[in-house]
Amino acid sequence: MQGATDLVINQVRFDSRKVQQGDVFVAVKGLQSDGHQFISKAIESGAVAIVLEEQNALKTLPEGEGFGGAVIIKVQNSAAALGMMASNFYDNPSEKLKLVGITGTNGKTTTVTLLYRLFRELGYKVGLISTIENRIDEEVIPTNYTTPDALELNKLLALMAERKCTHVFMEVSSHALAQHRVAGIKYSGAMFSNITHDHLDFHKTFAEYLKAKKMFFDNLEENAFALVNKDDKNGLVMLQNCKGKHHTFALNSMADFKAKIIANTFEGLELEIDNQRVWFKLSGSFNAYNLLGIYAAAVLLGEEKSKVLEILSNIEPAAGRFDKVIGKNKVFAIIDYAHTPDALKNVLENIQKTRTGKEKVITVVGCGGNRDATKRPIMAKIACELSDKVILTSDNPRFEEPEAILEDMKKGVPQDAEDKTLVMTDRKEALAEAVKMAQPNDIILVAGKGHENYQEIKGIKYPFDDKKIMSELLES
Ligand SMILES: CC(=O)N[C@H]1[C@@H](OP(=O)(O)OP(=O)(O)OC[C@H]2O[C@@H](n3ccc(=O)[nH]c3=O)[C@H](O)[C@@H]2O)O[C@H](CO)[C@@H](O)[C@@H]1O[C@H](C)C(=O)N[C@@H](C)C(=O)N[C@H](CCC(=O)O)C(=O)O
Ligand SMILES: Nc1ncnc2c1ncn2[C@@H]1O[C@H](COP(=O)(O)OP(=O)(O)OP(=O)(O)O)[C@@H](O)[C@H]1O
Ligand SMILES: N[C@H](CCC[C@H](N)C(=O)O)C(=O)O
Ligand SMILES: [Mg+2]
Repeated sequence: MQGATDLVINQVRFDSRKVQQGDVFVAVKGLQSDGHQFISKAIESGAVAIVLEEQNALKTLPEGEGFGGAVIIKVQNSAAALGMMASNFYDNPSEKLKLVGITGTNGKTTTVTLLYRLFRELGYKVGLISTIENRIDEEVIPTNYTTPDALELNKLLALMAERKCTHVFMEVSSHALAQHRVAGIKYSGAMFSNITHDHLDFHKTFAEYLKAKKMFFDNLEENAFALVNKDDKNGLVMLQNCKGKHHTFALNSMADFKAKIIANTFEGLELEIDNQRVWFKLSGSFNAYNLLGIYAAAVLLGEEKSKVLEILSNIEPAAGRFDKVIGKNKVFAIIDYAHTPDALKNVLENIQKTRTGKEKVITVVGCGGNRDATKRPIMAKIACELSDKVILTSDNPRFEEPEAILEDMKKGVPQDAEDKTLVMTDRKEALAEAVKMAQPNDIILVAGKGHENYQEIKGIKYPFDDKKIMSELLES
């Protein structure tokens, strides 16, 4: 440390380009660059304090002026310090709310969206932080992230508290955990849905990915609930050394909250929960887990069981999750955000289970660029194994060449599936081709982009909406 800490600061910043007179700049190491390189830039722009983890970075600063008079604070981990500073700067908003977070590879958006809708129906003012959008009760705030950065997150929570929200449901991504975006946040409850293959580009190994998810539970306080899916083999791992109150849910093993699938159709699920049989508007056994987790969280938050089930049974799925479009000629399209091997397998198995048997299943799927490349051949293989026809196409190519992504996917196409597989780079053309192929009653699964209303190519988001395009194609 160098200089006095009883200093009035204007804003906390971790991007030198945003620093203004009187701000504190936190130098965070990133993947593309290192915030420590921008300390002199931050001081030039008026930073009065610098938080850093690499003292050596100061050596590159111009001598003589005592770092422009800025106070220097060395910490062990700048990203974690940023999280705690952001919480303090906004007066610890998470402590003023009942904040429940969920982590897991799949099911987070579904869970928080339904919890948000359920608690609004129960009469509360509710906040939502999700991949699709953030909400302060009915006000929609667009987002580019599943979990916002520490400053955005605390700013949003502070607004929610100010507007008298009582409950907030948020997704906690593994990126956010690894980058300490949620350091300093106090939760009333933490949930774990599942962990399967994804994001190995970022975490490198499955063990590291698991460790990131576990951080959420390791940092939980005693009075918070820790609710995990016990049927996932890593569910109980989350609870190891977790100080929170342990609770489990499961379909196939002993657990505190249990459900049984009575029926699973295209339209929805009938479940038996706590001796009550209830129909829900979500289809697929994976959604039985989401619904049970939602029910358990609501009960742990003190809500009445039968009221919760009654309301939950009328709630619609989140946008782009098993979202159905039925065409004039009775062709069914299902728009689904399945962008991992497990999600794609689950959705296709659900289609296989609930179909009558005569119709064809046509799958249109792509994989995102600048994301885990190892999932590409696996997803192509799953699509081929569980569909009658497959069209491999682009998702969000980002900064990669779409053809290179498709080459990776093609490696997973089994030899005996080559004849039924087409490769079409242009996603719109791929969708049109699927519609052209389909006969009445056939099912087209459009996987990967769900609710997204853009296609991201070389840094630009072009308008693109799977559901809108399919609706138009099926009507024409
Ligand atoms: C992989 C990832 O998470 N990257 C995030 C990360 O970027 P980065 O590590 O590359 O940062 P960097 O560009 O190297 O910069 C390092 C530091 O220097 C600072 N800097 C940089 C340049 C400069 O001139 N001055 C300056 O101070 C930056 O502000 C930053 O603090 O930090 C950036 C700033 O916070 C984020 O915008 C960026 O998100 C990128 C855009 C992203 O796409 N993230 C995705 C993968 C993501 O987070 N997804 C998860 C959901 C995933 C899932 O579960 O499905 C999410 O929660 O949304
Ligand atoms: N509990 C579940 N288990 C496995 N697959 C699921 C589950 N819930 C949903 N899915 C599948 O995963 C897809 C994504 O679901 P959802 O958006 O709820 O997950 P998410 O965890 O929020 O994903 P992201 O990490 O991208 O934010 C769905 O479209 C569906 O195909
Ligand atoms: N939150 C996920 C979303 C993936 C969605 C898919 N459409 C893609 O672009 O890969 C991610 O950032 O990896
Ligand atoms: Mg999500």
